[in-house]
Formats: sequence, C-alpha cells, structure tokens
Amino acid sequence: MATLYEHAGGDEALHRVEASFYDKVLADPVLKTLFTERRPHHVDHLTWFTAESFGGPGHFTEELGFDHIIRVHRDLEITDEQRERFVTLYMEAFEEAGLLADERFRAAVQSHADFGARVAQQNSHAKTDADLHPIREVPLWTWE
Ligand code: HEM
Repeated sequence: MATLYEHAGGDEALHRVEASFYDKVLADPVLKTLFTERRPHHVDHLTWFTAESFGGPGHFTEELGFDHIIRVHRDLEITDEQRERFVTLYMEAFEEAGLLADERFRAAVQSHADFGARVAQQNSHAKTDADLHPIREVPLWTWE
C-alpha cells in the first residue's frame, strides 16, 4: 500500500497545500496574534515535517532536528480556540486541493493534525522541560 506521502502526491503536492494553508493562517483573525508576519521558511519546514510524518523523506529530522519544532512553539500559549482554528484551516487546505476524497486518507490527515496541534499547544504552555509532551521524534503516520 502507498504511503500517505505517495497518496498525497509527494513533495510538490504537499508544498502546494502547505502554502495555501499558511496563506489562510496569516489572514485569520483568531490566529493573527500568533502569526504576525510571513516567515520565509515556514512553508518549506512545514512541508518537510508533513512529508516525513507521512512516510516520505526525512529532511525535517536531518536538516532541522525535532528540537526545532519544540522550540518554535514554546511560550506561544496557544488557546483551544487557536488550536481548533489551526486544524480547521489545515483540513480546508487539503480539501481545496482535492485530496480528501478518500475517506481513509481524510481520517489520517485529521488525526495527524489533531495530534500535532495538541502537542504544539502543550509545548506552547510548558514552563519547564518536564511539562513538554514526551514525543521527541517526527511521528510516522499511516492509514487509520
Ligand atoms: C500538526 C501540527 C503542527 C505542525 C506540524 C507545526 C509545524 C511548525 C513548524 C515546522 C514551524 C517552524 C517554521 C519555521 O521553521 O520557519 C512552526 C512554527 C510556528 N507554529 Fe506550528 N505546527 C503545528 C501546530 C501549531 C499550532 C496548533 C499553532 C497555533 C495555533 C502553531 C503556531 C506556530 C507559530 C506561531 C509558529 C511561528 C511563526 C511562523 O513560523 O510563522 N503551530 N510550526
């Protein structure tokens, strides 16, 4: 069976989805206090993360290391409303790219985003390292 990465259409398709997702995030009133400016590497790094988690190449771990994703979310103090909006926009971007027709793929993307957003939220409130979510490597996601 194809990996989620292959099913999505590889780097090119994921990069397109993440670029449209980031446009939505930057324009969103609930998220604008967190995403205050367009960061040049956001889309590439988010694409690397998603590709790796979906069974594609390991660029995120190789080039940045998992600590990067912990660091970028620390102290953001993400609210439930912001976490939920992030997931809604993430699903919208995949939907608009025509990638959610397959129910099992939809379920996998949804659980990937729900899980990742909860980890980011927990880490965003961590006062000490002991408060961080215990995950320390890019999780390999697969078909539900
Ligand atoms: C599946 C869940 C998530 C993933 C995979 C993810 C991934 C990333 C990555 C890779 C970066 C760094 C980009 C860079 O190096 O330039 C980043 C930054 C950031 N993330 Fe997340 N994130 C997730 C969830 C969230 C959530 C739920 C929020 C808030 C609602 C959030 C807010 C931010 C902010 C504010 C930044 C820094 C600003 C920016 O790069 O534009 N993230 N995230």
